[in-house]
Amino acid sequence: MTQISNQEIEKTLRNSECLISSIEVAAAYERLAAQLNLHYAGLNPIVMVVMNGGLIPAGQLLTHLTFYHRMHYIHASRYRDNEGTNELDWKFKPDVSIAGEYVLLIDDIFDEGITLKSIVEELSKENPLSIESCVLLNKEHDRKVVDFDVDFVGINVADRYVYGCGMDFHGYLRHLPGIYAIKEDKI
Ligand SMILES: O=P(O)(O)OC[C@H]1O[C@H](OP(=O)(O)OP(=O)(O)O)[C@H](O)[C@@H]1O
Ligand SMILES: Nc1nc2[nH]cnc2c(=O)[nH]1
Repeated sequence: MTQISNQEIEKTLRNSECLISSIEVAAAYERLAAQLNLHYAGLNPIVMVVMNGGLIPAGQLLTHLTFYHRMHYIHASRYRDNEGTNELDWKFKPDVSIAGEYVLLIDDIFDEGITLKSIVEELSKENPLSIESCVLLNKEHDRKVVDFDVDFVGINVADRYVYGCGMDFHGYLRHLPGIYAIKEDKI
């Protein structure tokens, strides 16, 4: 992960526009938590955070959950080469048994859906009772994977490269409490 100078990051921030405010994001976490609380009441699931991006949405959502759950994480990233590879780079697979368990994955964004689809396919081999997924953002476009959809979505976002709320800009800016993108005239 290459370091970028503070000046460069500040320039990025000056060239950024806010697409979704921190207030809208906070409202989305509350709506999502209300849906999850209804859906998982009494089911005692395992909540799996998809690192890195899922860290902040999970941290925000978990404090609103009213059902009892255990928390764990997986770390998988998409290979992003120029050859259009759709494989996942598994950095950490869960070391707990999920057989016979309800599993809820939490991630930041459902973009093309390759990450969540691959994770669900892989974890399904272990025969969980159910495996569902929840994201803060769904990116609106027609390049989604087929035969798979995310179960719980906070907010739809435009088809742009976004950062904040767990999502990075060259490894930085995951901590921003709203959702940002580079202004169209600065790209
Ligand atoms: O729906 P997709 O098109 O598969 O993209 C979504 C995935 O991309 C990002 O992860 P990334 O691999 O960049 O790693 P990160 O979580 O460490 O940022 C994000 O956190 C999602 O997991
Ligand atoms: N930071 C970031 N990561 C992504 N992964 C897939 N789509 C995106 C995006 O728009 N922003």
